[in-house]
Amino acid sequence: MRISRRLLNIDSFTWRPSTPFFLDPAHSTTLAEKATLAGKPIAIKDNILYRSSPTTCSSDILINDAGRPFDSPYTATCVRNLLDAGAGLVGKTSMDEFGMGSMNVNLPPGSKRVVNPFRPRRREGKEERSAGGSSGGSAAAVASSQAFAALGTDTGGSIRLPASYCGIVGLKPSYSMVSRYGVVSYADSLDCVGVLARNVEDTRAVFDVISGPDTKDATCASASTRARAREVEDEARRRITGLADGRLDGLRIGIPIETHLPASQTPLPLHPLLKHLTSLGATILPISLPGIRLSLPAYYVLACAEASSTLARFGGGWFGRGSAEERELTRRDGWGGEVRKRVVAGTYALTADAFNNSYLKALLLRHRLRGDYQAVFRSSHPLGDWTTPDSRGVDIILHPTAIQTAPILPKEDTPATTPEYAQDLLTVPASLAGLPCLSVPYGTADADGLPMGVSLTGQWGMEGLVMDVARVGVESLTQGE
Ligand SMILES: NC(=O)C[C@H](N)C(=O)O
Repeated sequence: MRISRRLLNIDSFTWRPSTPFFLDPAHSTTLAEKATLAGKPIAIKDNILYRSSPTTCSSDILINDAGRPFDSPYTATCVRNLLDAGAGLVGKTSMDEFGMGSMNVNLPPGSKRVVNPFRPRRREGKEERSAGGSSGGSAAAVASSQAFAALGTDTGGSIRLPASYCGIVGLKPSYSMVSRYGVVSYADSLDCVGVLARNVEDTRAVFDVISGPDTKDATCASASTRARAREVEDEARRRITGLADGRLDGLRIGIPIETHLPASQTPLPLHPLLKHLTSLGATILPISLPGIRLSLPAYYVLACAEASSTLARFGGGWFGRGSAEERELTRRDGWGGEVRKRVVAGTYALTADAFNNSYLKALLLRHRLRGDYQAVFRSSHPLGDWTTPDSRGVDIILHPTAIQTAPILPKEDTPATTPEYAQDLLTVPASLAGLPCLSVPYGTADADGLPMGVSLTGQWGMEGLVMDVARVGVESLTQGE
């Protein structure tokens, strides 16, 4: 079941230094002890700041009248950590404008679109495929070996969807695991910085470097919270014997019935993977997370409402074209159609007329969904007492990352249609619940030979366990170990 790569040469960068940028060891106090990524070329999404490089978030609103992009005034903590660990910065990658999109097509007019490096196998399916969004440039750069790994951001699937479409690994960490200092906000209660890489071990190496407390980000988990999460995770590990020897005895994996599609309706059935996991000693159980059914509309109400607030800072006073008098023009011409649509929808959701029926309801749905997850986990939430952990509960929740393989790139200037939003159907639930979720390739769909990913979700703070299970249980099948 090895995933073969038929790769195109693609351009997925918005900015590249003339040579990869490495931190001068003389200026780094930590390099000597932490140089775990020495010499590794890493790309970052164009909504993450690196001092003196341009940051555009793929938006004309960050380009001034003279055509100059916004100059990053400082370096994000996650990038600083990468440089301190010896990594080299190879450039900034294309994205949907401000992270809004699932196909990396919401770009300023005239921009080059990112193409999925995978070529469909069928003759009639030769149209170019989307790399997914919004971190499509990061995924394409990694899949085409232009970077060892890349940083992306994931609000409702922006790392996992491109990872699934491009046949690589994508990790959305637990909310607040990685500092967002120096990362441009889209929806503050959902945004997470995460990693795209070619395998689980590379993903882990980068995640270990970027995650950690940061006093510059008030939402970033403290050292004591992380220590509590480690304790809960260690307890879970003790129940799963044989992990180090490639076994999963004692592991309980839940398959949500709400995500289950009959084999005839899915491009790549889960069945062979479930058989493999069982052969390694894992127990597979059906579970129910009823809140998944309404999580897509809840996500879009909450994300748009938050975006209407976070994007207010781009109103034209500080950035963008023209003087203060021209703010209206700035908003009209600086933002693309998808961003404008979401700001208007989000502003409406927060008005007195709509608040109770949209924003508040969406919050309630989110709360219920969180409760659904907590009711099925075997380990307790390190941050709260949602429910008493149930010994009959599960350690990992598994389902396909996406409902399809990479879609055909739509023609330029075609507005997003419902199917584009529907691509996030299986990625938004873990975002709303703030849980770690890893997409790993689990094969190619036979008809077109394009990759598909499977998602593993764990209890808050258990990225390590999620990655262990993915390595032992999924990569052992796809990489033929
Ligand atoms: N930012 C994301 O996670 C992508 C999601 N499709 C959105 O447009 O909100």
